[in-house]
Amino acid sequence: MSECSHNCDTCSQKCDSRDPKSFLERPHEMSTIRKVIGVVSGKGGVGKSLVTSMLAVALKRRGWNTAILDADVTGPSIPKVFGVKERAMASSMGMFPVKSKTGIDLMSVNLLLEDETTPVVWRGPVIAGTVKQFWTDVIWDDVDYMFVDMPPGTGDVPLTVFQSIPLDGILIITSPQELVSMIVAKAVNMAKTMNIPILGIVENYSFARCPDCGKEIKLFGDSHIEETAAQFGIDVLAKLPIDPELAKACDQGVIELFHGDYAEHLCDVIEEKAPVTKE
Ligand SMILES: Nc1ncnc2c1ncn2[C@@H]1O[C@H](COP(=O)(O)OP(=O)(O)OP(=O)(O)O)[C@@H](O)[C@H]1O
Repeated sequence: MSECSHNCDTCSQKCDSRDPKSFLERPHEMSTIRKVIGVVSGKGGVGKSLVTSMLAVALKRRGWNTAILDADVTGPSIPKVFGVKERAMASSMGMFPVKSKTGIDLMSVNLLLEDETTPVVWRGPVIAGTVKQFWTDVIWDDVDYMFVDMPPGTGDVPLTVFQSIPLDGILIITSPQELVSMIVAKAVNMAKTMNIPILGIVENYSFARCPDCGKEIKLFGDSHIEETAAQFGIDVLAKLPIDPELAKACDQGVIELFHGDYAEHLCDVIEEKAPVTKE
């Protein structure tokens, strides 16, 4: 249209801006992926990979086939958390995820690099292209729940991931010391723009528990997560403590041996809001 006002509310023309082409990519023709949940955060280091890993482990224990697509290409921590060292294999048909000790399918850039300490110094479009390939070129066999460990923030790469992979819902991970309201607002608006349901918010590092008396200590002061969540009409699904055992399990690559129940309510919500039906 030559006279486009860029305001669809005041225009009745049917054009590309009103009916934008879908950027969604098709998964590999041999893949079966039933539900895809994105795990997002406003910034790095808030525990996004940890929550992603705990969810995959907890739902696997409930009998679901789970997988993790590590879309955090410049800060890939999934292989380390699972203690997986082998390289991903490929054939003329496509790439294959690496299985964790309990059978969780994993794909991450660190499973492709010769040396996991090699930094990924790639431009945004190359990073986004890699994530797309993890979706289109990897053969994900019989996955009930796939978790996408999203790149932090709401920049170019997360936007491409949001657009390319058909997410059934997202979980927003925050920490009490973040500028929570603004960060949640950005994530909520991004999800709304893409029409992706928000399953809820998880606050990590909410408190530490005194090892002697069991008292909860709020290291970062009082949390305002409930007010923020109410403001956007979304639920706070969990408040996770700083747990040295959890940190140790991640550092040692044995997250599958950790037996806390932190992810249980999150699993209930995922099973309810993104139910899997097998043929
Ligand atoms: N609740 C917790 N208790 C103890 N340690 C935690 C907790 N949450 C996260 N950690 C530790 O903090 C570090 C950062 O967590 P994680 O890698 O999950 O963050 P992230 O948001 O995915 O970061 P990035 O986006 O930079 O990859 C990890 O070493 C992890 O083991």
